[in-house]
Amino acid sequence: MFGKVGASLKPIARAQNVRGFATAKQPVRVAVTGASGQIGYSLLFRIASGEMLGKDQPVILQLLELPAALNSLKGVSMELNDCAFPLLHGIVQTDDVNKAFEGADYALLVGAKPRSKGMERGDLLKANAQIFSAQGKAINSNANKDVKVLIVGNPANTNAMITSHFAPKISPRNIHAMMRLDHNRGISQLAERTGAKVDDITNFAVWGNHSATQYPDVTFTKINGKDAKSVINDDKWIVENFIPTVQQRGAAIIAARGLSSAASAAGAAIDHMHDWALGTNGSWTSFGVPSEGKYGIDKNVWFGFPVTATKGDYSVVEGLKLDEFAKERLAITEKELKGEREAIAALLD
Ligand SMILES: NC(=O)C1=CN([C@@H]2O[C@H](COP(=O)(O)OP(=O)(O)OC[C@H]3O[C@@H](n4cnc5c(N)ncnc54)[C@H](O)[C@@H]3O)[C@@H](O)[C@H]2O)C=CC1
Ligand SMILES: O=C([O-])CC(=O)C(=O)O
Repeated sequence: MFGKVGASLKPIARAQNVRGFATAKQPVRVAVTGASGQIGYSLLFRIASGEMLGKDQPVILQLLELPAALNSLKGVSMELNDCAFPLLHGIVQTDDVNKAFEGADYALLVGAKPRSKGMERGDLLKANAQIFSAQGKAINSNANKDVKVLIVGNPANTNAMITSHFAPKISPRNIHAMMRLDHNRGISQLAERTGAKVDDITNFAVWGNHSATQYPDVTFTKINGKDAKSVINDDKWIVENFIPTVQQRGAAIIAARGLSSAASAAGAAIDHMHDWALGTNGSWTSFGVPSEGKYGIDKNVWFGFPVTATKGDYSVVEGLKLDEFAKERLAITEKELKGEREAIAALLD
């Protein structure tokens, strides 16, 4: 079934917002899977308001859901229309994976089973792997060849690898796993501990897997221009409190809310796509991207690295001198990713 509200998949000749003002930019197509889930409900309104791609960039939302959730998706789409967002030029609602990715310029792959209490994200591997192989194929056949894809559904790094495997026409550099929630969590913890504002904290990074083995790294971090380690002045707190708090934050949210993080995950997805599309002005952020062997990380795992982004592209920060502690931590999280790759190897044939 292919339902649509106010949108055609044909190119739009002239960008015009719902209030009738012509805008300079043509609309871009943003596909979102799992659109009527928890994260979707926090995400779509922010994309439509221009927070993700800029206040001058019209969008057409192409929303994918399972057949059983199409009615709920209809309700979400009604609400989106009721916001009368000037930048929202149309909504496609569908359970057809090919339609969802048709002509997509951006794709946020959120739809997947979330974990519940007592599970690790890796436990979702087999349950969710099929979804990402099917969606990789559909992206390959239908999306723009320079589509930017963000994998949110867990286990995000290995799902990104699967998606890329099934989308050979798309550069692997255009398929990212979301580490930004971990990055934002780390910055927020540091701000709380030191009394600094989040904007005063720079050069923070989260390495590795979006899992409990990730390495939130303050070695290069500055707080108001000073070395974070000397501002914090408590290495024991960093090792015994800060790192585990960031690593375990997802489980702590599940324990408190009974459901996994949703609004903060949506916020992180907005931040990731925003910075990828519009650039970071030289600041660091953390992207889960295909390893090209930098820092000795095995190629063909999707690994969290410190990056800077310039309009539509990114570079892994190079030349950082890793201490022994960091090397050990990177080896642990790399080993986990290699294990996940091994566990789904049969699917990649
Ligand atoms: N990378 C990250 O930092 C984070 C990732 N997550 C992950 O995001 C995913 C979604 O989480 P929630 O929105 O909370 O879950 P949810 O269960 O509320 O929503 C998931 C939605 O996806 C839909 N869906 C399932 N399979 C689909 C398919 N094949 N195609 C299209 N839609 C499909 C479901 O119908 C549902 O509406 C989970 O895998 C969760 O673990 C959650 C938080 C942070
Ligand atoms: O922990 C989970 O399962 C959801 C998630 O990825 C997070 O909150 O970081």
